[in-house]
Amino acid sequence: MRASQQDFENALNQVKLLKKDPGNEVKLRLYALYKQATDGPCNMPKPGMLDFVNKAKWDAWNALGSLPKETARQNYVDLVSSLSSSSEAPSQGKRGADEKARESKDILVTSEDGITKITFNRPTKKNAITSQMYRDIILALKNASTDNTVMAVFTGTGDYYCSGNDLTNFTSATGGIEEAASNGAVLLRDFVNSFIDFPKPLVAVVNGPAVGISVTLLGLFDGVFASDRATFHTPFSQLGQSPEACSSYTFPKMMGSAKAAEMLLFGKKLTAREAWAQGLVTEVFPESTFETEVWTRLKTYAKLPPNVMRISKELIRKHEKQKLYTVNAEKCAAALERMPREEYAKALRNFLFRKAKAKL
Ligand SMILES: CCCC/C=C/CC(=O)SCCNC(=O)CCNC(=O)[C@H](O)C(C)(C)COP(=O)(O)OP(=O)(O)OC[C@H]1O[C@@H](n2cnc3c(N)ncnc32)[C@H](O)[C@@H]1OP(=O)(O)O
Repeated sequence: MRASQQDFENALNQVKLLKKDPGNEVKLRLYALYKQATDGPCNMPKPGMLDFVNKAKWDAWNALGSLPKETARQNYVDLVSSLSSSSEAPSQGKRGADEKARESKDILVTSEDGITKITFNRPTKKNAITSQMYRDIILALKNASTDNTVMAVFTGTGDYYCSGNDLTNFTSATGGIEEAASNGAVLLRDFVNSFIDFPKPLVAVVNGPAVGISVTLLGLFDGVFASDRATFHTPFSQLGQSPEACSSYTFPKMMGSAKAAEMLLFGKKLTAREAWAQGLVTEVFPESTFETEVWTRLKTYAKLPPNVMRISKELIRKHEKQKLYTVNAEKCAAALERMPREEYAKALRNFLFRKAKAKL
């Protein structure tokens, strides 16, 4: 029996409710079948080589050749039906366990000695931040702002503190680069606002190199303790991006415009001592004693009267909160504008294919 228009519309709704991400290949197949079922054979000009998301979508659609619309509709309905049944298959218990693991795998949150410790825990990828990790951090900060801990501390597992935004975050988007840019901009705005709004002392224990957004965010922290092995790198121009997390405001205020430009425009990587000299880092510790010294210090700070620290932080931040929201919103609008650009795609492509190139 042929799938009716109603079956097709039901499948379109069902796909939005899938519990599990079906993966890029399936998403591309769904996209191609949808286009074939609604528009017929591929009639779009082939996107440029650098526009790899749209190129992948075009390839998938074009590969369907002259498949009739009705067959494409049927195949779409069948595919969604198989996905829905496989995503419903596990028992409630199993699904609950998966969700819990997903929440906590790459961002660890623990509470001890009055401190909420939030750890970037993706060492095989140098702790690069995925979209899910941004969401986990927003939630962790929200919880920590009202629980009974006194401060929140960020650190990283392994040799890196964090290598910044996961550069593959938006390469798998099937809705198009504009949609990915728009979702990314909203996520970025909410993520940075959760740092602007955090009401308790916020400290970074920078155990190793820090890149991109993990550096720019530091301008919103109350304390930055760094190992002498740490470095601070914001290669935005190289990536075809503009600086985020209010750093276009906090960095010049902190280090003066010339030094801020050296980092944010020219992408100069600072050593921990250089970052300390610019006021970005509170104190640098030798790697050999870093963990012991810093955590001893933080546990002492966590014994200070919490309400007084909250009130003092409120006084420090209150007059510039509005400014920070505005700068953050401006940056997110700029990100929306920059992401679909050629320079960004080129930088991304260079990163993604650098290992293949090195082997040539
Ligand atoms: C929605 C919010 C948007 C917010 C925007 C924020 C802007 C930024 O944060 S810009 C900064 C983005 N980060 C980078 O440009 C760093 C990219 N990574 C590197 O340059 C290098 O990987 C490194 C210098 C961090 C480490 O180099 P090293 O040679 O020691 O190790 P690798 O073999 O390169 O890395 C190991 C492993 O980790 C993966 N990886 C590292 N960083 C990232 C990243 N940022 N995004 C995605 N993946 C990353 C790397 O690909 C390797 O993975 P494989 O072993 O699977 O190849």
